[in-house]
This record gives sequence, C-alpha cells and structure tokens, in this order.
Amino acid sequence: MKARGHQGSGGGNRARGPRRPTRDPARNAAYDVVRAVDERDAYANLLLPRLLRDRGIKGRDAALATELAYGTLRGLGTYDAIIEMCSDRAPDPDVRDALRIGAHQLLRMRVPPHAAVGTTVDLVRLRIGAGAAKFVNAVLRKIGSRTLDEWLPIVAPDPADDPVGHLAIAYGHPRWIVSAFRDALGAPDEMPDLLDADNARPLVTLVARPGRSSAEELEDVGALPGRYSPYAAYLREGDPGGIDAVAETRAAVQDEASQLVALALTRVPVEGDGDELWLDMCAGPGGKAGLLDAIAVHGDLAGLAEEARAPGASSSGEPLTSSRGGAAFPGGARVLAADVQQHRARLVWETTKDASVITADGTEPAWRPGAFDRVMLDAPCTGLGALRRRPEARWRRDAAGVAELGKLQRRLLGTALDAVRPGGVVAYVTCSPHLAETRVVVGDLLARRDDVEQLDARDYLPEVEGLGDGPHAQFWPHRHGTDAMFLALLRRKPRPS
Ligand SMILES: C[S@@+](CC[C@H](N)C(=O)[O-])C[C@H]1O[C@@H](n2cnc3c(N)ncnc32)[C@H](O)[C@@H]1O
Repeated sequence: MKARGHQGSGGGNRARGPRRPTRDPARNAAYDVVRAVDERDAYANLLLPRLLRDRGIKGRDAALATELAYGTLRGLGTYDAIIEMCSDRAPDPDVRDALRIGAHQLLRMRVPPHAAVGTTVDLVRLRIGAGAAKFVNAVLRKIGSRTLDEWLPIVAPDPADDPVGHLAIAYGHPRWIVSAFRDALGAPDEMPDLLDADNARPLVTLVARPGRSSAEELEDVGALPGRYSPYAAYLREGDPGGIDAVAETRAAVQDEASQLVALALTRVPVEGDGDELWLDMCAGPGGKAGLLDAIAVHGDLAGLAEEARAPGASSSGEPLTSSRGGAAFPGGARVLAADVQQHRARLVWETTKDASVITADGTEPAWRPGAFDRVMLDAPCTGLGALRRRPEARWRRDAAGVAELGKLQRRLLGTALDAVRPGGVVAYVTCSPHLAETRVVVGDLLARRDDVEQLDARDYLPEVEGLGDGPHAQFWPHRHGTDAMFLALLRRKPRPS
C-alpha cells in the first residue's frame, strides 16, 4: 500500500471534514485478483476462491467479489477502449485496473453510478493515493455519463464496415478469436448469442461414472438432471468437493460435451473381432479417462437400460443398434491412459479406478501398432472452446500458438490411427472450434492416408441437435450450454478379407 490518503486528521469536526474512505472487502478482493492477473499472470479461478477463504469473505460479498473480478477480466477489451477515450493520459497499471473494475460496475452491473464511482475512488485512495483517486473520480464520471450502448458506436467500429471488429469490442473478445469463431460457426447471426454465452459463468456440471455412481445419486443431493448425457447433473450451488460421490471419485466435475464425446466413441460399433482394449492417449487430468474407464469396465449402463426398454428390444436383452446411434457398450474392456506429463498422469491415476496409467509421449508410442480397439485423442489445443471457464484466458492466447499446436495435433492423430487396429475407431477431440485445430487437421490426415474413413459423428449423438453439417460434431455454448468441443470419428478401414 503506497499511501493511506486523507482521513481527516484529529481535532476537526469530522462531519464537515473529508469523508473517511471505507474498506470494502469484496471490491478489495476483486482488485487484488485483477492486479495479480495483470501483474504476474495469476489464474483468477484459482486465486479468487483462495483469497475469499483466507479473508473469510462469504455470501453476498463473495458473490459480488466474483462478479467484479470475473466480469472485469472478461470485459477488459471493451473497458480499455472506453477508458482510453475518457483519459487525457495513459493510467499506471494499478490505476488502470481500478478503472476497469469501476467501468464494469458502471456499464454492466446494476450498481448505482454514485456507488460505483464512490467505492472505486475509496479503493484507490486507500490502496494507491489521493492524486490517483482524483484522476479515477474524473475518468469514472466521464465513463458513467453514457451507457454501454451509447459508448459502443463511439469506441467500436461500425458493424456494417467491420463486423468482426465491432463484435470484438462490444463483447470483449480479441479480434482473432471472434474471427475464428465466426469461421467455425458459419452462422454470423448467432455470433452475439455465442459471445454472450462465452461471457456467462457456466453451471458446474457433474458426471456420475456408471457402475460407480448414478445421476439419481447426484440428484438426491440437489443436482438437476443433465440435458443430454444420461450421466450428467448440474450443480445449482455449493462446493462439488462436498458431495460424497465426487470426494470418492465415483463422480466428478465434467462439462457435458466432454461426457458426450467420450460416450460417442463407446457407441461406434468396431468391426472385426474383439473390443477389449482402449487407449486414452492424452488423458491428463483424467476427465474423459474417468468416464471411459467406468464404461469400459461396467458398460454404458444408462444406454443398456434404455435399449432394454426400447420397443422391439429382444427378450434376451441383446443390445440393439437403434435410433440412439450405435449400441450401448456392454462392458468388459480395459483402458490404458497416457499423458506426456508425469504430474498429469498422476491425476489420471488418482481419478480412475481400473485403468492402467503411464507417462508416455503419444508421438513416440510406447505400445505396439494396432494394439487398441478404440482410441481417444483429446488433443492439446488452444482451449478456445472453454473461455467461459477462465475469464482472463482469452487475453493470454495468441494466433501464433495455433500453428505450433497444429503440428503436434497432426503428429498425434497419425500415431493415434497407428495405435488402433483395422476396424477400430479413433475419436479426435479438441476443446476448441478453431478450424485450424479441427476440420483442417482431420482433412489433412484423410488426404494423406487411404486406410482411414471418417464416420458421421452426429449419428452417434442423436440426442443432440445443432451439431453442424457433419461429418464431425461441433458443440457450442449458446446452443448446447456446453464448452465448444469438437469431435471427429475416424475408422481404420478393415483389411479386405
Ligand atoms: C486437452 S488435455 C486432455 C484432457 C483430458 N483428456 C481430460 O478429459 O481431462 C491434453 C493433454 O495432452 C497432454 N499432452 C500434450 N502433448 C502430449 C504428447 N505428446 N503425448 C501425450 N500427451 C500429451 C497434455 O499434458 C494434456 O494433459
């Protein structure tokens, strides 16, 4: 803390002296988080909960601190453009972070303007100094003189001339990301909904691993049923770690699209003999491996139950390849899970029960070619599909990273296809909709190899609409309430008999 600011020195009539600035725990916590993200690349979603716990900030104050910190970080691009317009000089970084928090309250929260300005000025007076407080007061008053809708035509390009530039400022996303989303979505009219969904905090989604827990067990402790996955449940509030099934790794936190891409892989009928050994090649920290491990051993229990109930189900309970796409896996397989990073492989080991876990580089396989019946390749990627989970992430990525990752993704997809036997199937998954990480990687591979065919992934997810024109499946936050996860299903062509 650089200065205490003026507090009215003793002796005078306090009622007539300058008002004593008040220390507001929620706003101070939000400011500390925004500063730490800006100054030392901290992760807001790790720092904030720790800070709230250490300072005993709970209830409404905790909710306010969270909205202030996360909302400010998401909207940085918009707020910086408006702050620049209202300042006669570039503010120091500590002052700029306070201005960003003030701007968020003025432009996107229902905080009355006098409170948004007053509390931010108090914070700056206490944490930085009286001079900075005066500057912040003047800038925030200018910002508060217009609504966000009134500011946008002033600070953002005209949507008719530059639709991407306009969306970038209006919805607080870097321009290159807006451009990548627009190319992948192919429906410009939906862009505002997509970017809005990307700015909203996602619900905590749980997975009940079959044979170990059930969606009903999670609903019994207050979770809501999932929309698509029979193993999903949404947590309305509270700490997932406080749920027994989660603490015992019978259930876990997992986005619903992550569950569905794993489920889709298990539904594809493999051709030829045997379906006993599956590989999760980039498994850390183990979300998909945890579900695959449970289905491999116990079967897709919800799918099997549905098939048994389906009209025309055979009296023997034989699985049907019915309208639900593929057949529910009956169980009796094993998973090998690998990750190149030892600490991430350890996390996989901690969250799975029956899988074998190794530290291994997927580009230099530690397994013999054709050893597996099914392979999950959840490739390292930019993570552009999960921006809503990490509020600052969008400002830390850059387009240059996409090309580097593309080389690794191509190599891994090649070795994933070598690892699966003829007739077996590979799921290529990214938590990014960026075309260079998704369709282009798959297209390049198909152009290089004539022993591979692409299946229509949507056929194995018939319960989900709006996955695109195929043959891959692309989830979207605004359509499905999930991360923007991509799935391509590739089969090694069976050897001619
Ligand atoms: C998108 S994450 C996987 C997430 C995981 N499947 C889940 O559902 O929890 C990608 C993983 O790939 C791992 N990875 C990166 N390069 C790899 C390589 N050459 N071989 C194996 N794993 C690799 C990373 O360490 C990271 O854990």
